[in-house]
Amino acid sequence: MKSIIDCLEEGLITTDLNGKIMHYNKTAQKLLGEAISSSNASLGLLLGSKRADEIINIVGSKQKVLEKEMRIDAKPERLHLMIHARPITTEKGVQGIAIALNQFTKIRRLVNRYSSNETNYTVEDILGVSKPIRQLHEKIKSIASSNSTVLIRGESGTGKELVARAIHNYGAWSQGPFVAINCSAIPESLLESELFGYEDGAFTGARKGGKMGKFELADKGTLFLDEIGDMAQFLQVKLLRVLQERRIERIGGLYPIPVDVRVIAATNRDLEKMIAQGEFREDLYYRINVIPINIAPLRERKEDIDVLCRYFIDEYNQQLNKDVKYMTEGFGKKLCEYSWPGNVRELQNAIEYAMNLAAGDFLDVEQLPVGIREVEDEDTVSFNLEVLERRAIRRCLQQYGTTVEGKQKAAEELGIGIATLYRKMKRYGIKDVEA
Ligand SMILES: Nc1ncnc2c1ncn2[C@@H]1O[C@H](COP(=O)(O)OP(=O)(O)OP(=O)(O)O)[C@@H](O)[C@H]1O
Repeated sequence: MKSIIDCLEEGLITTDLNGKIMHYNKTAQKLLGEAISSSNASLGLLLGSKRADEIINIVGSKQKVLEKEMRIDAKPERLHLMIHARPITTEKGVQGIAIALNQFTKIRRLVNRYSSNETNYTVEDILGVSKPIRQLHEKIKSIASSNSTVLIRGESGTGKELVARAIHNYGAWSQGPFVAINCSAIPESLLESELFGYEDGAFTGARKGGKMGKFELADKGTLFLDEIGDMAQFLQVKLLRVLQERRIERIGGLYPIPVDVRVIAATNRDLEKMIAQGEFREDLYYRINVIPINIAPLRERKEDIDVLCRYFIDEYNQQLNKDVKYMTEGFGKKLCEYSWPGNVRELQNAIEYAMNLAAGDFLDVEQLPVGIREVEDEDTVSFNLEVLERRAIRRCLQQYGTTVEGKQKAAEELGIGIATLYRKMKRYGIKDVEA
């Protein structure tokens, strides 16, 4: 029995009713050091008297099990443990206490392995033959092992998250967790506790026992901060401090917790402009922009379209149980003429759409979404002012996108006011989706 218990990865200790150590397995000894084997070893000596009392008090209380997170300055290393303590009961009554010790690093690894349904994207999963993509591959490989902060810039759908995952999986961090958080998708009050966690009773509604934040969850791994441009100013200040000191403080926490995390941030916003307008902190910008990576929009690397299409066709052949083998020349031409404001994500959606409509073993123009199919043929020369105006507006919107910000830029570029742009869009029947 002893050999079996010694094989466990979990530390086990039993004590008498006063907390004196009776038995322990090898893992417990490894965690808590030699002190555990001395003849007067007790919970008080090993964990501190306050924690020992809390555990001993479980006997006589109605509680069946005490579950508690603990940080202990044990030798040889500082420990972060999850402890489960239970009274040992026989027919003669309560005889002692059994305590199980689990290291958080192991728990985190397990959670990460079984909760993530993402495939382990690698550099090879970033498809493309263009020069910008080839350069991107090289850059990822060369920066993957450092712990310097990376800032990935690129329009929506260019693959920023894909690149972040590839960096994580290529480098020294790949054994650790990859934790992603979208700073624009979470209300700012919640984002703070999501990032840094909180202690028991930190605020009304806080979960009993507290909660670990994403920084702690990403310890020894990568934290991906998506849409960092949307982070509230007070959090920007906190983030800067964490990046400088490499320690976090949980909300309501009394002590800092060291974190060893590689941070990769991403945004499609114009941070330089935001700095000029006082919306993004310059100091944080320099701190995160240590390694900048720019992903070119798809319209600037059209030679990638073919490889991407073939890949997506294969994928949807499997998913939709089809057997599409090729794209017609006209289909390929339309894809090249279009300017892909939604980038690779939009291309993927267009192929999914076409694959759903495909009846034979090829994809043709009719199967493309209207907005892409009806891109004006640039070769058709027209001197009609209305045609030219409509074309200019559509081209401009394709360039800048149809977000409010995009429309503002487009209006500026066209030399008209935003209200006029809306009016003209309506007049020419230009809708946001097809712009
Ligand atoms: N070069 C590429 N090769 C293969 N797939 C790609 C490539 N670029 C993007 N994708 C795919 O396009 C989709 C969008 O990518 P991702 O979510 O990484 O973009 P993003 O830039 O983070 O977008 P957003 O800014 O909107 O969050 C994903 O399904 C991704 O796998």
